[in-house]
Amino acid sequence: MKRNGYISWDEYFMGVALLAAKRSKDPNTQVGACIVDSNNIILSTGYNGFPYGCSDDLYPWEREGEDTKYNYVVHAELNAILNARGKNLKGARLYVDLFPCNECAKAIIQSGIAEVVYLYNKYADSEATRASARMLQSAGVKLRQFKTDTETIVLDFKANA
Ligand SMILES: O=c1[nH]c(=O)n([C@H]2C[C@H](O)[C@@H](COP(=O)(O)O)O2)cc1CO
Ligand SMILES: [Zn+2]
Repeated sequence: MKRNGYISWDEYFMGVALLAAKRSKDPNTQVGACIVDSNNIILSTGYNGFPYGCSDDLYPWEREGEDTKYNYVVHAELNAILNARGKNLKGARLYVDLFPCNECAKAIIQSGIAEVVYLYNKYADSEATRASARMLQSAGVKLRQFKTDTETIVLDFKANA
């Protein structure tokens, strides 16, 4: 008989998104994304970070001041789309922990992604989030908040040692 306690597809892919977010160097908000096809095969992942060649130690991670991270950072969702390297994303699902901004929504729509699953929406009141939701809805992209009874998934590197 099969074992109990295995994770769902949704938990698996949101888990991958959260794991990707752990690669982020952003001291304030770490975002991760995972794109999967209709067969539940992972097509790409991404997290928020500076473009290739733009050093995390030389570019600013500050939120305020003369020069901020906002000028340079590539969002997790866009990175995941670009990391797919031109693969066909039509009908794919995108898992992301933070609700996508309006710029990512444009890329999501244009790449043919059919559904966005997000975990939380901490900037729900912002103009960018409202514009994003509006465009996603107009384009017919399904939008769903991730729900689960599983609070944590533990990864134990020492489990088989
Ligand atoms: O959809 C998003 N995806 C994404 O990767 N980000 C990134 C950009 C920044 O590095 C960080 C947001 O920073 P902050 O919360 O400090 O404003 O998250 C931000 C958004 C915007 O909501
Ligand atoms: Zn974005």
